[in-house]
Amino acid sequence: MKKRALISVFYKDGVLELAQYLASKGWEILSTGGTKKHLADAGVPVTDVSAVTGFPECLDGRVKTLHPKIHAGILGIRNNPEHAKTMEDLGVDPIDLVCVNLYPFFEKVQAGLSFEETVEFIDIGGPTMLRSAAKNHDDVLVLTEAADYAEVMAELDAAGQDTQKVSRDLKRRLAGKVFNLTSAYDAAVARFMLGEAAAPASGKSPLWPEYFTVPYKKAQSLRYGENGHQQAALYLNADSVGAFGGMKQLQGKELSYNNMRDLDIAWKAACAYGEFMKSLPEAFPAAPETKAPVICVALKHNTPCGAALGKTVLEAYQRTFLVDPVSIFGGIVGCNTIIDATAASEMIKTFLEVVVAPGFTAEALEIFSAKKNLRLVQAETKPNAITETLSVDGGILVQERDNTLFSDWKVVTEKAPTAEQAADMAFGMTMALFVKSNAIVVVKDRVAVGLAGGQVNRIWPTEQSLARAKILTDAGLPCLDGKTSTGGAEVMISDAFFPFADCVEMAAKYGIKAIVQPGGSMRDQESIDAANRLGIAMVFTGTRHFKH
Ligand SMILES: NC(=O)c1ncn([C@@H]2O[C@H](COP(=O)(O)O)[C@@H](O)[C@H]2O)c1NC=O
Repeated sequence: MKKRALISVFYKDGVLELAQYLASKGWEILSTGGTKKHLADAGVPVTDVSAVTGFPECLDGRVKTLHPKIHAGILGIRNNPEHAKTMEDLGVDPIDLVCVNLYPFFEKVQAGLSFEETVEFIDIGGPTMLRSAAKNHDDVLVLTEAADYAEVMAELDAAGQDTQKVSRDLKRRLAGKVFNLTSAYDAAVARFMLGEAAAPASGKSPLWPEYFTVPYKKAQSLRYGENGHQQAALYLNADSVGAFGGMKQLQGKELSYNNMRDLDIAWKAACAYGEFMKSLPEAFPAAPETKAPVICVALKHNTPCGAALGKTVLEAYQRTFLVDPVSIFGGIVGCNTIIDATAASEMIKTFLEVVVAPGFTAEALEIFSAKKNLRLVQAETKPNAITETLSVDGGILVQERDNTLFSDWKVVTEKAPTAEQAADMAFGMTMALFVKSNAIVVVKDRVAVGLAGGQVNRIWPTEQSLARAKILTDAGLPCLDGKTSTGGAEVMISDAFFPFADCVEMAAKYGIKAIVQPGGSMRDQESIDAANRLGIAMVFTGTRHFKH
């Protein structure tokens, strides 16, 4: 009996060559409306699916191939005599190859069409055929993408067009690809229906569905993972564009796994200030710099090693660099503003692995081109994920992103912070979000002059942060008003409450005048009393920011 192939594709690339090949080998080709026209116009003999089903394509294409004559033809097991007899009795001819690519739901759900328009891009008949063929893959070859056409044609040649003789490995691989695709496709549909895919845009909290199915599509293989002996790849959301999906590498060596992790935090940290300043609490003493301030953050091993605000990119970068000229070597710099030539000239003076920013001027690109290996990444999308995930052995933890910086602003001491101190607090708090617990950030004039964390108690990072800040401020800090200040830092931020008064007492020794912390310890009063005794203003925000 003549072999039969059913071809029904949304994207027609490569399909003509496949159809011509099959026709030349004596296959009968069945096809749906648009695909049939595409093939017939090129002179390939094609049978309309409706001629097989005896049923017209109808309901605006919602029903084309959904018919027992099609699905029995695909699903019947050739070596099963009962199946063979049933097929004969029912007048069903076998279908030996199915080639389908689906309506572009991933693309359309991102395009922001209306709900009703998007629903029309949910392919029903295509996945159904693919799943039937994949289930019966011993007898039926199944193709989902043009990249596999050549291999299948070569295998069919080698097998003398007998699909049962095509290697089991290839057949299983192609069948596996089907369920990989249809499960991702259905995950995208489910997220769309449940409103999860739209969550970032809507700002709504995510739902917590029974199954956590997010379609991720392979964006690139990586040379290796965290270390050279670990394989790795980058997968991006297929149904929504997050910060990573909106990044473009403009120059430099290929980004590594570790670069990407740092890049993620550098971009988030650079954008955080602008994001959180919109939600300052009413009790906040004064508006800090909200008019498009430039923020620079330097990062090493996923940990900020410098951060500063400036009026220009050059100023923000220079002040960031100052914080830790040693650690920034081989580090990553994130900036929330387009990088210009003056900043680029400064940045190339040290060895940086990656610079991420919303853009680079032509002159800046020219300057950076002298450093061929330096990776420049243009980030076009602000961080917008509503949830974040972390793998544990055998599962993942899913949580809402830490997006509440100030739930409260309560002065708990006799003294209140000055407007200047409050502005430093706001800046330091956005940076403390990205420092591993226990995080302590010391700030002067919107420069995070002391950044320490990742320690198992709160005393060590307090000591480190204060001591580091002292060295910097003793040397003189270029300030936003253009002057050089030699005074010490006055503001200290803690990501979680102080269990005892010891850190407050230590801060006083270094001249700290204002502390911001969430509060909530059983011994809060000890810290408040110490602050009052030492003339320190203390604010409770009510929100803890552990970063584990
Ligand atoms: N409804 C059906 O029976 C059906 N059968 C196949 N399709 C899809 O129709 C598309 C091809 O249509 P056309 O050949 O008319 O361009 C393919 O993406 C295929 O997955 C269908 N469309 C949607 O479900």
